[in-house]
Amino acid sequence: MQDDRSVTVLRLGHRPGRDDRMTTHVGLTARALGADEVIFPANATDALETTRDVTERFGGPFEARPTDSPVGDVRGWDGPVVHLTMYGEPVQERVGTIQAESVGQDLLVVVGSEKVPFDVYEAADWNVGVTNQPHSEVAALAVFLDRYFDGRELDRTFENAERRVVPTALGKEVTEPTDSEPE
Ligand SMILES: C[S@@+](CC[C@H](N)C(=O)[O-])C[C@H]1O[C@@H](n2cnc3c(N)ncnc32)[C@H](O)[C@@H]1O
Repeated sequence: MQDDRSVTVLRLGHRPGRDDRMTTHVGLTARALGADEVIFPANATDALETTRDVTERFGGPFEARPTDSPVGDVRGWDGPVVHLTMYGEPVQERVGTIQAESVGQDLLVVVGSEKVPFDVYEAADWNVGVTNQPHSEVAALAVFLDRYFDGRELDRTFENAERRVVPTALGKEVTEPTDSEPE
């Protein structure tokens, strides 16, 4: 986001067909809620294309890129790593430490799909649960990012958008920003 923190979200594992929608939603949620980048497994081609397309139309900056080695990326990440898992420590107890220890660094937030290899639990600096109940990588990511940014991501503005939604109490209003209009 536009402060001293850089956040990359990594989607670990992708089953084409079955996970298409969920992997896409990981990318869109990362973008909308303040992350700077999402990394998808190389076989998540639909999610990559959709996330880039949404960024093109609704603005950025936001990067989406593929990787051939998601677990290798976690192990080799140059910065702190959070792995979101229902088995982890409560987000409400760990987020303060994560905020403090990631200032000025590139934080990697890892979410899984099917069973996550134990290597990832070991490579992470923090294994964090958003409750210890099973639910969804998209829900876990959204709550984590909102806690991490203390809600500031809700006021984020996007640059170079082809279209912008105007909040309305009823109906749908979309504008095309002009050069003179601040983004
Ligand atoms: C369908 S779950 C897979 C759960 C799987 N049993 C495992 O190995 O963690 C997919 C992903 O959602 C996220 N997730 C689900 N529930 C969570 C929770 N309570 N807290 C944090 N993340 C969660 C995790 O990132 C998990 O890898």
